[in-house]
Amino acid sequence: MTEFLVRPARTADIVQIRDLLEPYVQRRILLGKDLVVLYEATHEFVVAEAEGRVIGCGALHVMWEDLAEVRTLIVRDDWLHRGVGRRIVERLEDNARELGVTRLFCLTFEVDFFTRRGFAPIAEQIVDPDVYSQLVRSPDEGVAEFLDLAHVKPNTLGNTRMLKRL
Ligand SMILES: CC(=O)SCCNC(=O)CCNC(=O)[C@H](O)C(C)(C)COP(=O)(O)OP(=O)(O)OC[C@H]1O[C@@H](n2cnc3c(N)ncnc32)[C@H](O)[C@@H]1OP(=O)(O)O
Repeated sequence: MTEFLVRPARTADIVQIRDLLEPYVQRRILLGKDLVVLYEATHEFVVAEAEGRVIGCGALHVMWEDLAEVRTLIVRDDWLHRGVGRRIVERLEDNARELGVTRLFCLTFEVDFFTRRGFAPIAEQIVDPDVYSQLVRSPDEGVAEFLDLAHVKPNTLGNTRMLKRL
């Protein structure tokens, strides 16, 4: 089987990440992001690479002192079910621990995958009202989804909110 490696993303990977993302944006599975937003988030991404091509990606977005979100996790179709997604999430978890984050959030349709990675569904808000009132000031649409704000509800329909303690 062809080997793959997981490494921090570089700016030269961003167009390939956009190409992985686009079909899932069309199907309303993942949130669309302009290229400039992806470039600005280069340091948040890790990629899986095989034969010089990006075959998977995932990002870690810090939201608060103890809290970050796993986002934009995608594995190319011909590489599914070969452990690539698991390795990307493990790398993002290592990055989170190094940053001092102790809780990881995700919003996903891939509930079984994230359950096997130790995430569990949550119903309630997991930040106290004081932190909530600060997070609400973020212009980031993913943070708005985390807060379950009314203007992003159409994006989150059918998604499950999940959390893992590191
Ligand atoms: C927070 C967010 O970003 S939500 C968005 C999530 N992404 C999407 O919805 C986009 C579409 N989905 C995908 O891209 C993929 O299905 C992902 C990213 C969810 C999962 O990626 P994959 O690389 O297929 O996952 P991975 O292979 O690591 O694990 C899935 C299962 O495949 C099987 N598997 C793992 N390795 C192998 C292998 N070598 N051979 C055969 N099967 C395997 C196992 O059942 C594994 O579960 P396990 O790790 O508990 O054993």
